[in-house]
Formats: sequence, C-alpha cells, structure tokens
Amino acid sequence: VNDITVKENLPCVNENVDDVTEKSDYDIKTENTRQRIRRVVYMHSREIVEAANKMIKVENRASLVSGLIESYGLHKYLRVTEPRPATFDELSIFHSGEFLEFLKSINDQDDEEKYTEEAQLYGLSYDCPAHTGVYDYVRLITGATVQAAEHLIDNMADAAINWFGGWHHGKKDSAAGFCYSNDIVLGILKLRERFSRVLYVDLDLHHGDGVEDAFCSTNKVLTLSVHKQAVGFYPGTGKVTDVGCGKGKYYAVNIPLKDGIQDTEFSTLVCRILVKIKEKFDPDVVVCQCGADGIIGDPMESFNLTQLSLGRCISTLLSWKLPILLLGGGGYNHANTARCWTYLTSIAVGRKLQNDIPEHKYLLEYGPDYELQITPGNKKNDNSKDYIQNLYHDVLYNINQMMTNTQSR
Ligand SMILES: CC1(C)CN(C2CCCC2)C(=O)N1c1ccccc1/C=C/C(=O)NO
Ligand SMILES: [Zn+2]
Repeated sequence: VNDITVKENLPCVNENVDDVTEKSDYDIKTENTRQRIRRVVYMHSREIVEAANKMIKVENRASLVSGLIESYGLHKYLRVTEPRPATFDELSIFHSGEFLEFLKSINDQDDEEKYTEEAQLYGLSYDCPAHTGVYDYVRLITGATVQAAEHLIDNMADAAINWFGGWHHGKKDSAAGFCYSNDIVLGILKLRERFSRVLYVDLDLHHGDGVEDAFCSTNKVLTLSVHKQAVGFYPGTGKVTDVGCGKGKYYAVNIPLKDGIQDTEFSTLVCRILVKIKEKFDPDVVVCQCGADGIIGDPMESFNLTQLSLGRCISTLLSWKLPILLLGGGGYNHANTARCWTYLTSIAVGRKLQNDIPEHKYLLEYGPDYELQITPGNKKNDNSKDYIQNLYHDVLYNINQMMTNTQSR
C-alpha cells in the first residue's frame, strides 16, 4: 500500500501540523502540497498475526487489533510492511547464546516436556510457559520491531508502529512476565546505530524493568516508566528513587502510581514530565510502549484510564516532530486494547474516527455499546492530591539532577 498522495487527503490534516493562518488560495495550495503528511510504517502480515494470536493470555488479540484498524480504513494511510524474522545473530546482540539455543531447542517440542529444570533456569515455568514455536514467535515479533526501527534510521518514515511488540520484561538470558524476548531493547540498540539520544517511554500498567535494566548505566538512553506500584504487584521495581546508576544516574525516571488514577490526572502528570525531559535530555528519537492494561475494564482492574490518556501522551510526543517508534505490550481486555491501539494509530496518521465501530468480522466483540470511546469507571482513586503533588516534585528533582545534554557532551 503506497502512502497516499497529498491531493487525496487535502481536507484532512495531521492534527499536529500547525494551523494554516489566513492565506491566499495559491499559498494554501502550495502550503498543502508542501504540508508534511506524516509517513507511518505499520508492521503487519498474516504470518505475524497468526503467530501473535497463539501467545497465551493474549490469544486472538492480534486479529482484533488489526481487524479494527482495517475496519476504519486506516491501512489506506499506512505503509503496511511485512516483517522479516530476526536472525539468531540479531537476537544475540542482546540475548545470551545459551538462552537462544534453549528457546530453539524447545521450539519443536510439544507442550508437556517443557517444565524441566533447565526451563526454570530460563524463566520458563508453569506460570510463564513457552508454547510450541516460541523461538519462531520470538524471531518474528523482534524482527518486526527491529525492522520498524530500521525504517526510522533510513528516514523512510516519520513514525513506525509494531502493535505485536512491546515486551518490556524480557531479560538478557531469560524470559520474564510473559515476555520471551525483549524486542524493545533490540529496537533501541538498532536506533542507537544512528541516533545519539533515545527517549524510551513506557505507558504500560507494569514497570518496564527489562528495558530500564538494559540501559540503567548509560546517559544515551533515558527510560521513563509510569506504572502501578503496590506490595506484591509484578515486577515490584520502579520506585521514584530508582534513578539508574553510573553514567546513567538520573537517566532512569520512574512514576509509581496507586490504583484508580483517571485520564486527566494521569495525562497531565505524564505530559508535564515529558516536557521537562524534552528540555533537559533533548532526545533525537522516541520509543513508546503503549501497553493497554491500565485501561478500565482490563482484568488487571487497577487504573481507571481510557484511550484518551495514551492519546494525549502520544500527541505530545508527535508534536516534537522526532522520529518515533510505537509498540504494543500488555492489554488483556482484547476489545479495549484494540480500541486503544486503533485510536493511537489514527492520531499517528492524523485522521479522526467515527465513534460507532464499523461493521466488520469482529464487530460482536465490541458489544453491548459497539462504540470506540471507552467510558471511565467509578473506581476509587487511591492517588491523593498530595501524593501526586509530592510525586511530581520528586520526579522533577531527579530530572533536574540530570546534566543537560550540552553539559554532558
Ligand atoms: C499472565 C499475565 C500476562 C496476564 N495477567 C492477568 C491479566 C489477565 C489474566 C491475569 C497477569 O497478571 N499476567 C502476568 C503474570 C505474571 C507476571 C506478569 C504478568 C503480566 C505482565 C504485563 O502485563 N506486563 O506489562
Ligand atoms: Zn502490563
């Protein structure tokens, strides 16, 4: 699918492009021909949807996400790109050879034999089982994220989307938290081949520990994670005092929150912190993990967000006009996750969407309202005003300790 020619989409503009002031017809015409329509690469193929569908705990979610995006006709505004599997060597840029050899060895086994001693060693256990074909799955998902990054490096796109990626708990030598590899770390390492400073933003309900750990001692990658923090809640890391180490001290930023936070409070806090980080760190490229398990209706039953929160964060990041990589992640209410990522895709391409879910194969999954917009619940908000105020100041204090990009050069 080629990206649309400008004349076709004259009436619609990217909502982030500055408004055209009063101009003559000629100016408006030339203005529109010159107007930047964001080039958005969208990683998608039947093969990756089928592989992602098989992932336990998110069965069939991939079909819902890609089905809803197509039902709104958004693929007409996207550069749909078939992902290629990552090679063993590409995966070993971050993951250990032993871990990869193990994943390869169990790829063709059927499910029973997997809970061996060795499996436990690599983070695969009863509550994080590896299904048949797990190595093929890891190659495809990770290859898609790395390839999306390559499009940004080659300036083939202004934004790149891989809703099948975003597995932020993956460790160098083990699976963790249902992440069998860490596609995000490999995507960031790919971006670092070309970009000097990478900003990583993690909007998932859970702390992005795998990505933070991988880059905790460098000042070239700033990791920002906003997540739930509660006793016994996975993974348990990500306190506001967790700021990174060595040369990377103050280049890890954590925003730990309690249950019940809503759109306005969440997006105001995150966007104010993003603006401060932009000023101090001056990133060249952005990677954003858009995990949707903080949305109301998710079985995690924690935050009280709708897709508007993530939308406001993405709009802020897009307004910076930096190359940006958007990734998926958690999200266990599959219809709401599809609603969220379809909405974010529409912001990236600058198209407004009707609230009625279009007629398509999975329409029934969106009952009983059949609407795109998610309605906030009336959960108690455990985040007091004081807690949010103090948290904001603590986070700002940490950011101000960061050497400005000029000082640290
Ligand atoms: C098994 C699933 C992934 C699903 N789930 C819920 C929702 C639906 C059924 C119970 C969990 O708590 N999970 C987990 C179990 C152990 C460790 C981590 C996670 C989730 C990680 C995550 O989302 N990171 O972003
Ligand atoms: Zn999560």
